[in-house]
Amino acid sequence: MEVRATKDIPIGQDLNPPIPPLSLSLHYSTLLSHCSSCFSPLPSSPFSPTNNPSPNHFIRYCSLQCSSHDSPLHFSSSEFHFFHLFPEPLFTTSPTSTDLRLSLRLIHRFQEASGSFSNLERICGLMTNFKKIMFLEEQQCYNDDNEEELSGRILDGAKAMAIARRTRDGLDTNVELSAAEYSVEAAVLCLVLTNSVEVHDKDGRSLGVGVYDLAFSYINHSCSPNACYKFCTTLDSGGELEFRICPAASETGAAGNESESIINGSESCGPRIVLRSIKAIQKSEEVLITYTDLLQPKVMRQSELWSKYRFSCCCKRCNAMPTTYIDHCLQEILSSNLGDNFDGNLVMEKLVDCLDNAIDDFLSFSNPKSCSEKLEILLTQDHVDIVLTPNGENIRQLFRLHPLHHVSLHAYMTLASAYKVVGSDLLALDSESDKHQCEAFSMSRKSAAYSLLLAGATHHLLESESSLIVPLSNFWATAGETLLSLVKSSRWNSFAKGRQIEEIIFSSCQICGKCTLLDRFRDTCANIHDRNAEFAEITSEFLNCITDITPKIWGFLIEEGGGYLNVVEDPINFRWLESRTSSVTHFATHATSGNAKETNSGFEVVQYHREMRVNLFQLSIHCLLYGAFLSTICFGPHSPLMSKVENLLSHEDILNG
Ligand SMILES: C[S@@+](CC[C@H](N)C(=O)[O-])C[C@H]1O[C@@H](n2cnc3c(N)ncnc32)[C@H](O)[C@@H]1O
Repeated sequence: MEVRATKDIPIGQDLNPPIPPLSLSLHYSTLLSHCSSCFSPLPSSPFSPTNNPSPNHFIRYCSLQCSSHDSPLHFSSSEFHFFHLFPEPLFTTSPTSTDLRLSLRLIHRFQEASGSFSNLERICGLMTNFKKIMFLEEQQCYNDDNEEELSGRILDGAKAMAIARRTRDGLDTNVELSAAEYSVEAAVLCLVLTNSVEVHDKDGRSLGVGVYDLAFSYINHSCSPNACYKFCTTLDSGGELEFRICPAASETGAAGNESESIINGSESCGPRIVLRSIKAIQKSEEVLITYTDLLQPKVMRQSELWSKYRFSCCCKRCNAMPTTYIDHCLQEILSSNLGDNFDGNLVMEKLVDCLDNAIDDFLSFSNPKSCSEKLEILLTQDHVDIVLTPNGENIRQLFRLHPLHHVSLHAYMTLASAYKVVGSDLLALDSESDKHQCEAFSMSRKSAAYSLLLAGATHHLLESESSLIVPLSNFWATAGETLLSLVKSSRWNSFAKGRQIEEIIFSSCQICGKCTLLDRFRDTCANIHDRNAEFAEITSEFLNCITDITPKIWGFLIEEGGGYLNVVEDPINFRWLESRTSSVTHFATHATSGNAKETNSGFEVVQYHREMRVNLFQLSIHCLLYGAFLSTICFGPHSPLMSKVENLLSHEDILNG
């Protein structure tokens, strides 16, 4: 099955009225902070399940209404018994215990809806991939240990679910169950793995997982999708939008009668889902979303899609010949002597391991300093690959990451937050110390430089793949926020060299006077209407402005010397890359420009820093406005990102000017 547009749809439109979940389950980490029925944050005195026979309940509700709505399902689906039998998560990898609980809830709903499970490949219309995932049909060429491990975990999980259901029914749980006795549980678990989505709150934090009704669950994947989705509550679900999409039988997918069935009375509680066009979609065209991170190179996307969903993607991006520019860059290696024996995939695995190891230092061991040191080395140094040729000769190959390689992009993202945390840790230690203030300012510059580089690099790739607009809206807004926090630093006064300098009062008239971004933003705040026909126009205005400003501030941002940033001549315009793509030896650092020389007079130094600060301010506001504009396309005018930008701008008194 698939989903097609019922009419021509321009970019940046909602495609459907909010679709309610068929079932939801909170992750273990959010069970005590969010309501298990509607997923909203819990009040200080939350409600327990009604008719709870045990004082040790694992779930909480935000209201009596949510408790009376959801508690019957909690008990009758045997989720309650599952919690008591398995209070700790069973597996650390897929399927998670959250998937098992969601499956138990769904089995109950399916039973109520149809009463039988005659076709384990499609249950109540939803595809399960049961045979493919469980190795019950001839596999293509991918069989490996990981797949066997996955099917083993699914069987273990299904057995645990069956034991919970027997406990609920008062049956003997000490008997050895045959696999056939928990095949329904296994099939529904496969259905969850095939159809579920992570459900996020408005700050992008994952709360749990959910399976949604057919209009959403029939949507296939593409690595060049034309739609994305957002979550909304019953309260902010908007006007009376009709469905602009409808399910259709795919050419290859033989849909049995059962596929027509829809579970009546979907759960009314919990976040609903709305699809949004991120490209213009023609009537009858298939609506496609992405199931994976689009900033990964083809080989990684394909491997993830196979291991999670059991299909090989043949979308136009994956099938393009020659490879698309974006996929070329995401896996490009710079070298002067790569021979035929260079194993790109093996090298990619090694680089990803280095990246993960550095990120682990930051996230698991709270050591952002070590993380940033490792990543600077990963980006800057030559890597060596020793290759054994067929005639027994060892060849030493030197290579470097391309600045648009996917490992580089992830490194920029991590470095932007690692430097930010190092800076705030220093100030938290002693905010009065001059040394700490100076280092914190330097970290703030690096953080701003990396977030600008991430946004600039992704924007460069957007020209080859326009669906990158979804992560890009966030990258530009974050770059704007990081630059603004640098502009607001009190450290600027230290550049006055003993002179008295007046504090700059930033206002809208300092933004630029060349583009219409601010006027358009004010208009978007005032009128809730679609602004997306202006996409090309606004993008070109934005690029014109920032191409002007960036060369004025880049030297200052990277002035602290050393590190990878000195390699990057311009974070927005990547023309400088053309001269460096073939040889590692050309990949030298360039001298920074625009520094205020020590010999300059105090007056010049103050003047220089004053201008720099104004330029940085202008750039930050442009990035914020453009990020907000992109977010209105992807998520509508009331997205959390839009509110965040509005908030930041109103603090600067920008919106009233
Ligand atoms: C959420 S379902 C999508 C609807 C599904 N096609 C159906 O008939 O119900 C996800 C499953 O659809 C199939 N699928 C999705 N996108 C695909 C694609 N681009 N190529 C091949 N199969 C795809 C895979 O089997 C995947 O596990």
